Amino acid sequence: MSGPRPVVLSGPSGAGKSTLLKRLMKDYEGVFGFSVSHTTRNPRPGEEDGKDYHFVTREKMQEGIDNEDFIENAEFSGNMYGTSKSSIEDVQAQNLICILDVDIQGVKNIKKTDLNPIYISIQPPSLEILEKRLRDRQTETEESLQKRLEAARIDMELSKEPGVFDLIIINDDLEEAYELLKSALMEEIQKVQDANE
Ligand SMILES: Nc1ncnc2c1ncn2[C@@H]1O[C@H](COP(=O)(O)OP(=O)(O)OP(=O)(O)O)[C@@H](O)[C@H]1O
Ligand SMILES: Nc1nc2c(ncn2[C@@H]2O[C@H](COP(=O)(O)O)[C@@H](O)[C@H]2O)c(=O)[nH]1
Repeated sequence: MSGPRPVVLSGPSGAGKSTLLKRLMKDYEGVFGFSVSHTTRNPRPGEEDGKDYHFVTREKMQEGIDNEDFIENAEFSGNMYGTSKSSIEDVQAQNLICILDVDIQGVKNIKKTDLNPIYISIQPPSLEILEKRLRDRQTETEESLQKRLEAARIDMELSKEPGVFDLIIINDDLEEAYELLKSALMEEIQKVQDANE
């Protein structure tokens, strides 16, 4: 039997991907597994190595890329990010729905692989609201914030191209966005729950 389809969650930094994802994983314990990416950025307060990301140096990351350890990698806001093959395999080996949180470059590159995920984009209601959310989050320097807003403009344009995403959710009201995300994934959630009965 083939396992559940993976899910790619994308969308501008600050749109609310992690917020929605954390809630989903809490509400459906034992159903989802997060594909832990590698990054060269510094950890934020509260982030754990191996749980939120594998925090690595540029040298280490480049070594992994050269060894073909990654299914995709990208430069985002001055740092390297990538999804290792093993991060996906670890989740799929447990028959869980593998969730990947990647930027739009990651989406384009994953489309060239045979992963066959469900592609969902989480979008902010506007660039102005996105900026406010990012500022309020207090995780970025002014320079990094400006880079993320520039990347967001590109993301918001590219995401509109037909066929890139299976679903685009505008995260205005969090409850509504969460309900939409949950319903989009219910068929896969059910598969995992049925297999565990
Ligand atoms: N619907 C919402 N209304 C108001 N604030 C929200 C909403 N959704 C998320 N937020 C807040 O916006 C901020 C950014 O959300 P979050 O960190 O989940 O974004 P993200 O897409 O995961 O960003 P990144 O890609 O940088 O990790 C957080 O402080 C979060 O609490
Ligand atoms: N292409 C990839 N993009 C990734 C990966 N892991 C995270 N991301 C994206 O980077 C930005 C910034 O994330 P942050 O944690 O520094 O705020 C965001 O859009 C993520 O979706 C990855 O492995 N590959």
